[in-house]
Amino acid sequence: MLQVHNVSKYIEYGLVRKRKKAIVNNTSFSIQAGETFGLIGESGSGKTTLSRMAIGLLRPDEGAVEFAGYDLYSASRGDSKLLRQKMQMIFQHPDTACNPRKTLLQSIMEPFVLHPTLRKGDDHEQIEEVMNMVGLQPELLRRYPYQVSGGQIQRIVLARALLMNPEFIVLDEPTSMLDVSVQAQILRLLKHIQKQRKMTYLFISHDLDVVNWMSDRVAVMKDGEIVETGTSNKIMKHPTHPYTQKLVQAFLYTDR
Ligand SMILES: Nc1ncnc2c1ncn2[C@@H]1O[C@H](COP(=O)(O)OP(=O)(O)OP(=O)(O)O)[C@@H](O)[C@H]1O
Repeated sequence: MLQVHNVSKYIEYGLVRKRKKAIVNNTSFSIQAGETFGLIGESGSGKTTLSRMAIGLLRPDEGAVEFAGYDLYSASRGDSKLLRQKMQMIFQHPDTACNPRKTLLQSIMEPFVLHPTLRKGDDHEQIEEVMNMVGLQPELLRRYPYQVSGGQIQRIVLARALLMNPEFIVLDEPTSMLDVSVQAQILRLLKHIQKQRKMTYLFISHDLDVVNWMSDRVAVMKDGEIVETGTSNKIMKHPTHPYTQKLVQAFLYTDR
């Protein structure tokens, strides 16, 4: 479904003498339809940059990305619009996900403004359906973001993404700002919805436990490169790269 071919992204640094550094370096991976592909690595290893390139939000300096047979960065305007609808991204900060000056109903209606073709009959029926799917009462949408919890906002953000009928969602640390019990509920919900809607996920986290539970396959990132890819089981039980071995050791010996 998704093929990322040898992508790199560079930044310039240095105040006087400008130098160039790769924050993602010649990296490739592919994701099959219906699977959850986990991406793990320490803070700053390039996970978000790589995923933004994978979803068409950030043009790579080198390399290419193919989604459902389309080259993301050379697709026509019409195709790009359709692809943007099929690929959604959910971020880690629930508190900035919705405009604080708008009611949650106004926020959730945004996809209909951006993509009028999504309107299929009654807007409210479609909204009610996705709210039921994420386990929230539609009445909650009358409130403003500060009047609901972080877990509820994250469910609303998911409902808003579902309105677009996506085939592929990048989940960038979607539960890292939530407390542990809410985190478990959201992760279970994500799995349930994936089954119902037959979706594909790219799941980013620095929590090995969470990535392992969510993912079919996992890629380990270090310093802008994927150093190892394998099934969750293989990564946990037989890691081959020294960095993955360190990560798994640290995880096994942490009191939880
Ligand atoms: N626009 C930018 N300009 C300069 N540096 C950047 C930019 N975007 C990212 N970086 C740097 O590139 C590196 C990779 O960032 P990225 O956010 O992709 O890492 P990450 O693995 O997702 O980190 P985290 O887990 O903390 O979110 C970091 O050192 C970051 O500071």
